[in-house]
Amino acid sequence: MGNSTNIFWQECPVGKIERQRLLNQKGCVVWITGLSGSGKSTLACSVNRELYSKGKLSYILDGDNLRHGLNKDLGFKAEDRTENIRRVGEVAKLFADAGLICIASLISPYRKDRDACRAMLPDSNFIEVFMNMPLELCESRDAKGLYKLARAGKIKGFTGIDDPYEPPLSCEIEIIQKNGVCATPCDMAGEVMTYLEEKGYLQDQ
Ligand SMILES: Nc1ncnc2c1ncn2[C@@H]1O[C@H](COP(=O)(O)OS(=O)(=O)O)[C@@H](OP(=O)(O)O)[C@H]1O
Ligand SMILES: Nc1ncnc2c1ncn2[C@@H]1O[C@H](COP(=O)(O)OP(=O)(O)O)[C@@H](O)[C@H]1O
Repeated sequence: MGNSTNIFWQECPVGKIERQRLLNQKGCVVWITGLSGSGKSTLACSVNRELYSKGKLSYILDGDNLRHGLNKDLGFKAEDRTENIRRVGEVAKLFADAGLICIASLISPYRKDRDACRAMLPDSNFIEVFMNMPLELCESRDAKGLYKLARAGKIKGFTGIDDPYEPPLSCEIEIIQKNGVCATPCDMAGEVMTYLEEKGYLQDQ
């Protein structure tokens, strides 16, 4: 329960249906989860670009970026990560209600937090994408040098090293390596685009 009392929901004359018609698309949340270095941001940017080229409006909520502003008061303790995901879930819900395809890209390591975001979205408009990449691959990429610091004990509580990551039990899309090879960003984005097309998110409403 929240702390506000005596509050009332304000209805507006122009709703989600009208906004979706204006944009010729269906608002939803594409939630990309996975280890640091698994390719979340790369996939988010690739899908964003593909959608743009098809005249569809999307917006990326990237964990790293949001921690510079909205979530700059949060760290990486379990309760901070939970609050981080809750806030981003609420923002993503607003973007989806605005009619946009909102792409959230966060480690979001705890299943219950991701499931809570899913529960916020009506009509199963929550598309969970699991970047199922081996820790060894993520660590070998180490684009920001954080795994090296975590292995040296200079960062405590780093996901995958000394903090947990709980993979989804069931998700809409799972990106995996095939024969030990990772798909190109373009091919990964293609998997998401196909899903969005097949489920009618890119059709005129
Ligand atoms: N302790 C620890 N554990 C994991 N990640 C860490 C940590 N400290 C800093 N970073 C950097 O923060 C980025 C993850 O932020 P998120 O908001 O996505 O994390 S979370 O969803 O709240 O777990 C993550 O970015 P990505 O590499 O893009 O995933 C890291 O660059
Ligand atoms: N499909 C891919 N193939 C090759 N390299 C990739 C792929 N996806 C991501 N990368 C590279 O891996 C590194 C981490 O990717 P990034 O998208 O930043 O991951 P995350 O957002 O999960 O931390 C980057 O250097 C990126 O260029």
